[in-house]
Amino acid sequence: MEFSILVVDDEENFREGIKQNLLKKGYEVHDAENLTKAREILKQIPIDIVLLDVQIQKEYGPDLLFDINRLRPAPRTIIITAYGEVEMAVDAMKNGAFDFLSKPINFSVLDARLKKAEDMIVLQRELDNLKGSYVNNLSFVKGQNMKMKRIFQDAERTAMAQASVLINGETGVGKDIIARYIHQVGPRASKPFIPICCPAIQPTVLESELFGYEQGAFTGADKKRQGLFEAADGGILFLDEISSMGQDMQAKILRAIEDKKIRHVGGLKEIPVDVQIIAASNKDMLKMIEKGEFRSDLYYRLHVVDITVPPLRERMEDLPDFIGFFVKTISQEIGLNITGVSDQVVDAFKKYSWPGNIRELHHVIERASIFCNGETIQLCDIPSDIADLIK
Ligand SMILES: Nc1ncnc2c1ncn2[C@@H]1O[C@H](COP(=O)(O)OP(=O)(O)OP(=O)(O)O)[C@@H](O)[C@H]1O
Repeated sequence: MEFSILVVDDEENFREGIKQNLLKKGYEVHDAENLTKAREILKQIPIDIVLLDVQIQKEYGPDLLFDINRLRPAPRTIIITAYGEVEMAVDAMKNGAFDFLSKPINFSVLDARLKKAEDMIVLQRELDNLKGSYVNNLSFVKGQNMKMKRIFQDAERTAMAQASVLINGETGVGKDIIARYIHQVGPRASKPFIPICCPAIQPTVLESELFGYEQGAFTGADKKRQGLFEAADGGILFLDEISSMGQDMQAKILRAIEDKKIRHVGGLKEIPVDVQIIAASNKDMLKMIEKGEFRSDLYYRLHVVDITVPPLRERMEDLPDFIGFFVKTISQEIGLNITGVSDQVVDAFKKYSWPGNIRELHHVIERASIFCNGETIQLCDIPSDIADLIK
C-alpha cells in the first residue's frame, strides 16, 4: 500500500532533503512552506501522514492540527521539533498529534516513526471497514448519566419514526455514535448508513458528491456518476458539521428532503430517493440563524427531533465505564496487555475538564497505552498537565 506524506516546513533545504529520501522509498510526497499552502493541499489531496514543523516562520505549526483533525480520515501527524521545543511537541500531542521527532532528522528514526504511523493507519482502515460492514456490531458505552439515558431513548423513538434529527453538542461528545445508534436500532439497519463530513469536502465538490452528475456536467466529468443521496437510498445520510455548509447547498438539501427527489448536476431528470437525514453540529445553530448564516427553513426541517449531547465534564459518573472500554478496545486493537489505569490516574481524569470530550479521553488512553511499561497505566504515562492536577 502506498502512503502519501505532506512535509510542512519553511526551510527549503530541509523539505527537499526529506522529500528526496521519502520519494526513493516509494512514498507519494507533497510539501508546503507555510500553513496556508498546507491547508490548500489537505483540501485537495488525500494525505496519510503529515510531518509538521513546530515553528514555521511566525506561524505555530500545531495550529494546523485543528484542520487536520477535522478531516475524515484524519492524517496522522508527526511533529518535528528543534532543540528545546519538546514542550510544544507534548502540547501538540495533547491536541491530537500522533508522534514527534527532533531535528536534525535521523532517517532510521524517521523510518521507525513512519512505520508506526502506517501500522496505525492500516489498523484504522481495517476497523473502519469492519464498522462499515457490520454496523450492527457498533460497540460503545451507554453509561449511567440520566441525560444520556434519555438521549438513547429519544434516539430509539426517532429511529422507529424515521424522522429527521439534528444532533448538537461540543466536538468529540459522541454525535457520530448517536447517529450510528439510530441507524442500528431502526428499520433502516440493513440499508446503508452514509456519513459525510461536510467541511472536509470542498464546497464546489459537495454538490456533485451529494447529488451525482451527468457526463460532461463539468470539466473532468467524463462519466455519469451517482451521488450519495442515491447511494443511501432506503438508509440514512449523516451530514456531519452541517453548519459549515454554504447557503446555496442548504437550499438544495432542503429541496431534496422536502421533495424526496434529487437531480444530478447537469441533469434534468428527477430521481426519487428515500433517505432519512441525520445532521450534526457543534455550533449554536440558533445564533447562526440570527446572524443569517444558516437557513431557518432547513433548521426547522431537520429539527423534527433535537438531541443535545452533554459534554464529558457533565457526565463524569460515566468516566470509569469509558476508561474500561477504551483500555480494553485499545489493548485488543494494538495487541497489548493493559488491564486498567491506576487510582491516581482516575483522580486526575476526574479533575480535568476534557475540552475535547470523549475523543480526547480516547487519545489520551491510546497514547498512554503505547508508552505504558506495565499492565496498568500510571500518572507518568499521561500528559503532565492532567497528571499535575493531583499534585
Ligand atoms: N458513547 C461512546 N462510547 C464509546 N466511544 C465513544 C462514545 N462517544 C464517543 N466515543 C468516541 O469518541 C470519539 C469521538 O466521537 P464522535 O466522532 O462520535 O464525536 P462527535 O461529537 O461526532 O465529534 P465531532 O463534533 O468532532 O464530529 C470517537 O473515537 C468515538 O469512538
